[in-house]
Amino acid sequence: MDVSKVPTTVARVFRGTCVHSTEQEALVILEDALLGVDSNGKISFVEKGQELGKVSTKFGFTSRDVIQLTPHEFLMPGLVDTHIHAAQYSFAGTALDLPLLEWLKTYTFPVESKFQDLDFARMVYTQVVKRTLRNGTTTACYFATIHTESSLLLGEIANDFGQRALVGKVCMDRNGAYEDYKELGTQESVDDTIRFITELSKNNYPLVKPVITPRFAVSCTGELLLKLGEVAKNNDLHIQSHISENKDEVQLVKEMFPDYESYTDVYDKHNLLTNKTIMAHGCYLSDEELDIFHRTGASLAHCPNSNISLCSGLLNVRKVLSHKVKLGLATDVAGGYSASMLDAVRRTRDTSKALTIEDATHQTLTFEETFRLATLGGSQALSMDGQTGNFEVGKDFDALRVNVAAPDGPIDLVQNDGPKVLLEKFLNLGDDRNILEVYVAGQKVVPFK
Ligand SMILES: Nc1nc2[nH]cnc2c(=O)[nH]1
Ligand SMILES: [Zn+2]
Repeated sequence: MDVSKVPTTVARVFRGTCVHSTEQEALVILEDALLGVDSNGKISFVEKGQELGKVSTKFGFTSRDVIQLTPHEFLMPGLVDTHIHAAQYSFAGTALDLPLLEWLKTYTFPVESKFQDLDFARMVYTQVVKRTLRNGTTTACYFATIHTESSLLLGEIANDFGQRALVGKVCMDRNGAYEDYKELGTQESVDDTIRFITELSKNNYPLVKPVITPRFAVSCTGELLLKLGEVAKNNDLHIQSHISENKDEVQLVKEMFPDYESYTDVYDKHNLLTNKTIMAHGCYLSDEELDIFHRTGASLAHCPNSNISLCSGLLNVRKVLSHKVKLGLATDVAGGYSASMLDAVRRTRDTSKALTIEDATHQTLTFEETFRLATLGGSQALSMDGQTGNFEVGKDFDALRVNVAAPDGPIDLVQNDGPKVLLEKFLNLGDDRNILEVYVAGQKVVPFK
């Protein structure tokens, strides 16, 4: 029997304000909506509240089953963090005084080396999964470390807490900056990657998948890049890495790969740019490079906190979007000091405003556009928009139940604000105290069980 044809029952029905984005509209506000979630965690209907009688008959529920949202509450799609280093959560909020290459050598590589210790890894990975979920990250695209066992553990922990996740075992077959943190050789890196994807896939976690993860061109030989491209292709897997984050790094890649047109060309010629590729940063990409992203369907993870904290650069999101390149937002912990995607939303607007200060003709991103980038945009960047990103019927119900007036929360309301103002206040002033519940694929994952 085809399981997809089995009739499903309605598991939850919400009534109240729902906000989300579509391709056409950055912000769609549905007031007094009825949103139904089926027993497979998928959105089965989005209708008007006044149609309750008809809808309840059609879908077989009673008005007693309806969860009524209060006037200061709304449902919004879950936040998508398109680039976060789970291991670096252990030093988030510190070590922000050096530029990228020195920062990696001084702080990051020594910390990542500690993740062969599974007890330490379990502690940090549990913290980061819980912290991000509590802050509304329903989907996270994680870098782990070079260690296969602890990378598998990160997948297990994300699955246990019900987070949708891509998990990458980091590949590095060279590291001139810090010789103690790299894999034994090219073949070892490839073999461990294959073992990682085989073991992770064996668990059949419904929401956790492996992602091929060459750290960046600087820490990989051409041979490794090529082999990883092949592994990704043979297994139809996502790919993630870093690109064009900082000027010294761009120069170093030029010196290490002198026969290539550009940083993007290095990845492209090694078959690492596909429509399941997500590259972090991209601050210094030329128009020609962005055209390659468009042609290949590869996307960018915008990491504004990290770009500012490490003084890397200011990504012009407008320019990226004008090249029709998919783009999502990211925390990039711990180059970015906050694990909350609400911070990424705010830093995205700050960066856009800084660009407007530099050039008055620059069109600042609106809060509605930024909201879309944090939700639907992220799901598109990860090529997951068939399953998540907004409240389209048939997608998985990945959502936040937000109360802007949460008692003891950070927001004071003084008048009867409409839903658009409530969303704007939440995005600019809110925190996890406003996030009453988090759902991933229909399962309530916050509050924790
Ligand atoms: N921000 C950031 N950039 C990188 N480039 C290579 N590795 C890293 C990393 O861990 N963080
Ligand atoms: Zn990163």
